[in-house]
Amino acid sequence: MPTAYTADQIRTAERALMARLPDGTLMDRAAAGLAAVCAGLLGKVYGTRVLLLIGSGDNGGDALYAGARLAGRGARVEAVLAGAKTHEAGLEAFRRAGGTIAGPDALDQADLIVDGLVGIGATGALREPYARLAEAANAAPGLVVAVDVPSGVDASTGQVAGAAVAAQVTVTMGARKTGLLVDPGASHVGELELIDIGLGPYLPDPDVVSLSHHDVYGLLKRPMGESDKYRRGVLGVAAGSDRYTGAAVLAVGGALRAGAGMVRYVGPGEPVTQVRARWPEAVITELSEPSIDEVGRVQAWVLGPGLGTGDWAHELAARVLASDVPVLIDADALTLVAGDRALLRRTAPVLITPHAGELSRLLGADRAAIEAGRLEHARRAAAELGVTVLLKGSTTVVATRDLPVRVNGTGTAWLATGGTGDVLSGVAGALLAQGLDCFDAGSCGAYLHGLAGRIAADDAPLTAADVAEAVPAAIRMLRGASRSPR
Ligand SMILES: NC(=O)C1=CN([C@@H]2O[C@H](COP(=O)(O)OP(=O)(O)OC[C@H]3O[C@@H](n4cnc5c(N)ncnc54)[C@H](OP(=O)(O)O)[C@@H]3O)[C@@H](O)[C@H]2O)[C@@H](O)CC1
Ligand SMILES: [K+]
Repeated sequence: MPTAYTADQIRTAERALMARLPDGTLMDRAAAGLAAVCAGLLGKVYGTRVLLLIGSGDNGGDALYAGARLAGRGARVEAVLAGAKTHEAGLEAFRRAGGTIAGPDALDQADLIVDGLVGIGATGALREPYARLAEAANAAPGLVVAVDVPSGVDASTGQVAGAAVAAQVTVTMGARKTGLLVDPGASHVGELELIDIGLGPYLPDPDVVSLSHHDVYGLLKRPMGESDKYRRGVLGVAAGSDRYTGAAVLAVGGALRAGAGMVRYVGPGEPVTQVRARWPEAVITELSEPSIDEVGRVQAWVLGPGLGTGDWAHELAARVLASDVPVLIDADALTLVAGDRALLRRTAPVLITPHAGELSRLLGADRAAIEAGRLEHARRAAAELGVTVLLKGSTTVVATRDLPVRVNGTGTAWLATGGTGDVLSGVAGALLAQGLDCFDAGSCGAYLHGLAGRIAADDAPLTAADVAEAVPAAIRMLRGASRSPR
């Protein structure tokens, strides 16, 4: 399971490791790894032009030592010194190897630009001249390789407070940093290369984790010989209204494609007609009153997509939440809960699946602040509301109390289209009904949904129905990867 750490956690581990090694060993390992990645990108090193952007700390030191190695292999390596001071021993090694000092104009001639401005020691928005250099690097024609962290990205949170390097490749030392996995930071990373400098035994429990194909495949339930539709998990879906019918169709579709043994759909006349026409597999209860008394037993509920926010919807939400099974709360039901927190007073587990706007109503926080600090707000919501939180967005994060947050990187920007959230609620709901806990159902649901989005999009537009359709292919993809040697 890929893990990531805050800057403080990394520094503490580095100190413990450094105390057992001769001075300079770690930086030497870091620089060797960095130079090897750069050489691989350049192909033939001899005769290429490499430009280093050097800040005042050890991040610049890594870049200078790596630059020295590349110069030793025949590259023409220049450095722009941006700080009031420069890593002295690194600069000396760089000069000895034939490296020279240049001005920012040299950026345009470089085949490869190495961003050694700041790493885990940075605080706040990049100051000048760093900010200007970061933007010039992004605009330059050469490949940009970030050392440890793209400068301008907060290593611990992924926040980007001003200008930031947008790298094609980030070479990170010792362990992944949280900010490399969470947007907006994650979208500045490009390909992520991890260099082993021997930090492993000194690392604490991770700050965040991201699941792999293998992890998700291992968490999903597979039907056994004695399985029947009831044992495979019955999901209730309370969604849709006479005004919004599509959400019900999509949520039921997501649930069926994710392997619910049975889906019991409940709703008023219009969505019932649509769901019946699209999904004859669903068992339907048409509601004239907001009640679930006639619905029969389910192992979990999905509550909210397209439900509306009036009194009828409120009463139905109250009935569903009064049940003793796990409930996934999405969309309109999140608005209902934001207006009436008492609805959340229940003993069975709750998984909420808000986007930033919905979470802002639940927390009374600013939407932009949530988008800039996704981890912090997902954690806060999990703690304050006592629920598992799946915060949707360009990186989906899943938070529950006392465990490292799970970060999902499988999504694609093509998923930002109407109705995909309804499909996600069905997929995660089906996993809840199959017996996964809220944390596993949310994180595996997000993973499958993202992968299905990639399969459905294949670099072109998709519809929400395409995503539901592609969920079985996503599950088969996990199986394939799990069988091949890791
Ligand atoms: N320790 C080790 O053995 C190993 C360390 N390793 C490497 O070291 C890196 C950490 O090095 P670090 O701690 O020296 O900090 P680093 O990120 O280079 O810069 C800090 C300096 O930048 C400045 N600055 C701060 N904020 C700023 C801003 N907003 N805008 C502009 N400037 C800003 C501030 O300087 P000041 O302005 O105060 O003079 C501060 O002193 C790490 O990421 C990894 O690459 C690896 O080789 C593995 C072995
Ligand atoms: K950097």
